[in-house]
Amino acid sequence: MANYSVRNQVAIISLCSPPVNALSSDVRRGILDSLKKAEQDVKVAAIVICGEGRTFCVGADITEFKSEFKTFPNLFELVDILESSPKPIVAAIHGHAFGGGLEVALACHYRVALSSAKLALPEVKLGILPGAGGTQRLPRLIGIDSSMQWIAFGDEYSAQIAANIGIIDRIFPSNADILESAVQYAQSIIGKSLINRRVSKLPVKDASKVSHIMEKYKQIVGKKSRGAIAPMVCLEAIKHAALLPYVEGMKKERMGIEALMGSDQSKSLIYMFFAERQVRNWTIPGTGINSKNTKPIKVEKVAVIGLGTMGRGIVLSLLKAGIKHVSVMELNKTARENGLLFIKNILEGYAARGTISETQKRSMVDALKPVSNFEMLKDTDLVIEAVFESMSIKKDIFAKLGQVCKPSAVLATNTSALDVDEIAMVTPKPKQVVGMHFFAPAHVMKLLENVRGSKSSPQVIATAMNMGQRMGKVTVLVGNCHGFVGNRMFRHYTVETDFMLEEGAYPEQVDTVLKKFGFAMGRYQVGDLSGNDIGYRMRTKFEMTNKQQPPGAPERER
Ligand SMILES: CC(C)(COP(=O)(O)OP(=O)(O)OC[C@H]1O[C@@H](n2cnc3c(N)ncnc32)[C@H](O)[C@@H]1OP(=O)(O)O)[C@@H](O)C(=O)NCCC(=O)NCCSC(=O)/C=C/CCCCCCCCCCCCC(=O)O
Repeated sequence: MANYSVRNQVAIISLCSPPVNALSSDVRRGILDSLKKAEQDVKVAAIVICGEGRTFCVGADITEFKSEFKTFPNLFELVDILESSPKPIVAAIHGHAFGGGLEVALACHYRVALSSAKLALPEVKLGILPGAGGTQRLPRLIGIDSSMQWIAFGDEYSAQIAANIGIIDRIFPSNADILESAVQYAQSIIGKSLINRRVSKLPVKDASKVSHIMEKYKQIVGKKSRGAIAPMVCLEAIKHAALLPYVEGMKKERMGIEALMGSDQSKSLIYMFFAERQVRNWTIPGTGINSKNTKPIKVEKVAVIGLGTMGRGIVLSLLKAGIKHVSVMELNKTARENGLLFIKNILEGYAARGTISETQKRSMVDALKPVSNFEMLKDTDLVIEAVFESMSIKKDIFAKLGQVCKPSAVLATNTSALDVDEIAMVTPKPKQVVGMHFFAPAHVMKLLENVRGSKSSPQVIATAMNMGQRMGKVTVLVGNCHGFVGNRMFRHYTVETDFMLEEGAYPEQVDTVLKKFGFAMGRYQVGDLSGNDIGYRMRTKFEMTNKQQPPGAPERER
């Protein structure tokens, strides 16, 4: 599905496959048919490829990976056909040019973009490689070093960064009309030679340094992407761009993608991609209430109670989400000072690395509002309690919140296992109470488990879900039960690792094996970070300590 029109000697091929213009077999066919029309029309002197709707193109249609992605024209066939067109083609990028979308753009002779556009080759995050010439064309445009950085990690970059390194030829302001701007640009290049514009024909500038660069990235990938196969295969494919002619390099790229596609790692990552999107569509079982028919409450002012490990991370997540008023309440002076210092240091680090600008950093620091008593929370829209994991302390806090907060305020507890209903019952409006269970470190971990109490209102649930998305979290709605879902799953994992200790392994040995396998942290490191006392208190509550459980009881069975 691609629409075709002609404007002042310029043919316009616009991808039309909402919501993200993924390159399904129909879209690929549409591009090819339109290209033929443009080539045959003597009145057409240049071609623009653009995307209709919110984005240029996010790449191959992942839902077709099982079958149709092989039908003619395959994506790797299409890019070569585009590049060899005798008429100049301009890719007009707004929104995203990701994966196969960027590979299509690389096959065009010119690339222009709105300054707000984002570019990436994120295939590695799906356990594959950019198999439509990305590993061969990108190095010819930006060199081996930058290509390894882009392809082996799959991160997104702004159009400005892409322009600085030579991917984008012209940037337009974010409020410009991308199509109009691209058509004018296309008119300006009519008649110019295409000799240096076919990227597959260009030499790789830093080819002679390939062994050295390869070694550098092998080390980084070995550390950052432990256990993942695709990043290493990506590096190999890019290496071939330096060592082989384009056609031979493409054969190697093809071998790489054939090896990766359908691998267990790729299947799991693709499953995860869709699962992460599916959880946004929450429902309350048996009620007909769901994410589509429930509106969240407007949240501008948020408060976090407690500045320990969890509270600090939650505050940072809120600041990163752009919340302009984050009250922080920590009655212990040392904990308050340490917590605020930690938050400011992390923000400094983000600014030093360029993750946020100095201006953003300043406005985040300004958004932090230390408060010293509950009265000061009376006009807060959402309060997230993140104190010590003790039912009596939490009840005490929620009773106070229930007295001072406005009736519409959402009151959330970050408990990792306690009964959300029991906490809610101490407030005059239990329907305003919900669980928001973050995972440590909360500013890094993407998972947020929102816990639906038996009384939580649909708007309160929608607000917690919406806030999770604003923070960029994979936000999952779960029911209220001991340990919810995350810790119930984690328990089986910890039981097995604890058996290993009983059998004589040291904690660091267990952690080393887990990290080698690919876990970001070992199980015992996680315990140290979250606090081993939490697990101990839970085991005590369930009478699993001090031999109260006789051998053979389910809790002690292997
Ligand atoms: C950041 C995004 C782009 C946008 O994010 P956001 O705005 O939040 O929107 P989302 O909610 O994420 O998305 C909206 C809906 O769109 C769906 N979606 C998104 N991307 C895709 C996609 N690529 N395909 C299909 N559907 C997509 C998403 O699910 C949402 O749907 P819903 O509303 O939930 O229903 C973000 O979307 C994003 O990051 N997207 C993914 C970008 C990406 O990963 N792109 C790369 C894709 S892979 C690729 O491009 C590969 C190219 C090379 C292919 C080479 C083919 C030749 C190989 C031949 C070898 C033969 C081997 C044979 C082996 C064998 O025989 O088995």
